[in-house]
Amino acid sequence: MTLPPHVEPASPQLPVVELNEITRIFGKRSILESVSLRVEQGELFGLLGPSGSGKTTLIKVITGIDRADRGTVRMLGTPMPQLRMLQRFGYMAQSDALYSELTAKQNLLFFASLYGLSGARRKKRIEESMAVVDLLDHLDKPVSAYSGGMRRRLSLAIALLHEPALLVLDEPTVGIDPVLRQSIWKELLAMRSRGTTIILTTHVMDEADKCDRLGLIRDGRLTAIDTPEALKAKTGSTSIEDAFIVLGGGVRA
Ligand SMILES: Nc1ncnc2c1ncn2[C@@H]1O[C@H](COP(=O)(O)OP(=O)(O)OP(=O)(O)O)[C@@H](O)[C@H]1O
Repeated sequence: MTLPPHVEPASPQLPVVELNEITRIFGKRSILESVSLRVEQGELFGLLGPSGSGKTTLIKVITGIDRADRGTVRMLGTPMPQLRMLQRFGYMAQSDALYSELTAKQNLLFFASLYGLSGARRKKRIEESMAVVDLLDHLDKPVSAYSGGMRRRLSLAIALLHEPALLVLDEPTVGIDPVLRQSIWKELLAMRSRGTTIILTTHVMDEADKCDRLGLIRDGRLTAIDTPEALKAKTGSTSIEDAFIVLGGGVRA
């Protein structure tokens, strides 16, 4: 596969993300328990699980925002957390990390400088990323005047800004209307076909169906990892929702 110049090929033997026996403890509770996972280059990997099952915690450990109590995390072969890896991945958190008093454009310029973007490429990428989320007409508006959905879209544009090798998205389409959700998914799938690796969490079952593989997480454990088709076949289900209930229910019982 020929990759565009911005997508850095991981060496064939190296996964983009490799988690080995990750445990995260808050207080006396194991929020993540012995989680191991490999995500390969160009994969669209979905994390599914009930509220409070540990998805966001896992994503924070992958990106180095949080630290595991036990186990190791590697991103593109580098042990995490590692400050210099900030430029290699894009992260969209569940709660938006935006400067409300600044305009969208000023927010984008701030993140562009963190990512080392400047000049013509910066201008082009700001326009392209804002076009994906349909916010080009709102570049000069202060974020304080944005709706909740617009903030989500701006957060996504920021995650895409530097065309990272890895995108990590925590519920990227919550609060986004169905038409725009479709066009965002079209863009995510296009990025994947250009070699970008994407890890996302979702509660939306038709989004889960679009993933190459899914990890089902329950009470901090990855209870199943497979393609949507294989998960359905294994559980004799016709939908991911049913497969998820069968697998999740089995664990809780
Ligand atoms: N900093 C923290 N201190 C203590 N407990 C925490 C902390 N962060 C998360 N938790 C707990 O860890 C558990 C998992 O939380 P997490 O946010 O990872 O779940 P989630 O699967 O992303 O949920 P949701 O789908 O609702 O976003 C929850 O019980 C939560 O209360």
